[in-house]
Amino acid sequence: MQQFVMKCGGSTLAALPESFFADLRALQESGVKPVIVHGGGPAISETLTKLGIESEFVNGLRKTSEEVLDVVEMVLAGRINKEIVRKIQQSGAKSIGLSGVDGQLIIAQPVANADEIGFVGDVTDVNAAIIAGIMEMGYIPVIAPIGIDAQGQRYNINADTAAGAVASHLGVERMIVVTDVPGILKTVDGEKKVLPSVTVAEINEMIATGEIYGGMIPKVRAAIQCIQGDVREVVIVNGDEPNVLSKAVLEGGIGTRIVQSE
Ligand SMILES: Nc1ncnc2c1ncn2[C@@H]1O[C@H](COP(=O)(O)OP(=O)(O)O)[C@@H](O)[C@H]1O
Ligand SMILES: CC(=O)N[C@@H](CCC(=O)OP(=O)(O)O)C(=O)O
Repeated sequence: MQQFVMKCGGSTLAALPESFFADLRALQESGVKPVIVHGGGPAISETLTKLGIESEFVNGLRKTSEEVLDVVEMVLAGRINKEIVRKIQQSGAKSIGLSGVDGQLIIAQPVANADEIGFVGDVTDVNAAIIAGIMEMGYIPVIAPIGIDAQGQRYNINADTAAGAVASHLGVERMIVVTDVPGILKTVDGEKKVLPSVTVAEINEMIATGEIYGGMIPKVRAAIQCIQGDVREVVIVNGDEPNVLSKAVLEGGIGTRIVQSE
């Protein structure tokens, strides 16, 4: 049984075509078991602006006060999570949406610089049995990246980080990161090209030179962490490309692959 974790970024969610969900359904029907972890950064920012609440990013992570946390949970676990569940159901597949708070699915602890950025969490544990149970019933789990600790405190978790942790804890073969670029881009002879695969050393060099920046940094960091465990490969792809999921899962040759040893 092949399982994969798919991370859908907020950059691309609204634009994902119906065919993307049809492809997901076809994959599930063929016996593959998908788990979805989603983001929604742009929608959170939009709602915060509407409400007149200021927020800023520190090294790619949103500074999260109690007030911001309410909005993060409302947008991610409410609006975005249910939007994805509805789209999957419209495609004819079955889906259950939940956040990391439900059933204590994602256990988190404050990040090291919590003094500076507030209620932002790192994942310490994932209740894999809940995800397995949902999949056994034939449903595709859709997870919003909110974590909880033993005291009941909620945390805002970067969606790439949460997806990587879920992939690691489930021990899936593959994590697919769906975003708004066709992979990791590198300028070669003045032309931007998608790298078919990258090593950890190349990634570190590209971060150092600034060729990998912003929202790509948490993706590659999560990828590096995953592939140090049981996850065989992480593939970064664009959600716009036709049949991108089945290509990434069954065929290969699409996007950028980050693999265990190369
Ligand atoms: N080397 C790179 N190749 C491709 N994209 C990159 C690279 N470095 C930084 N990026 C940026 O990362 C973005 C994807 O991250 P982000 O906007 O956070 O997406 P998401 O919402 O899907 O998580 C791209 O749109 C691009 O601007
Ligand atoms: C701590 C932190 O930064 N959390 C993110 C969670 C959403 C996210 O990561 O969404 P994307 O995948 O669309 O970027 C945030 O508040 O925006």
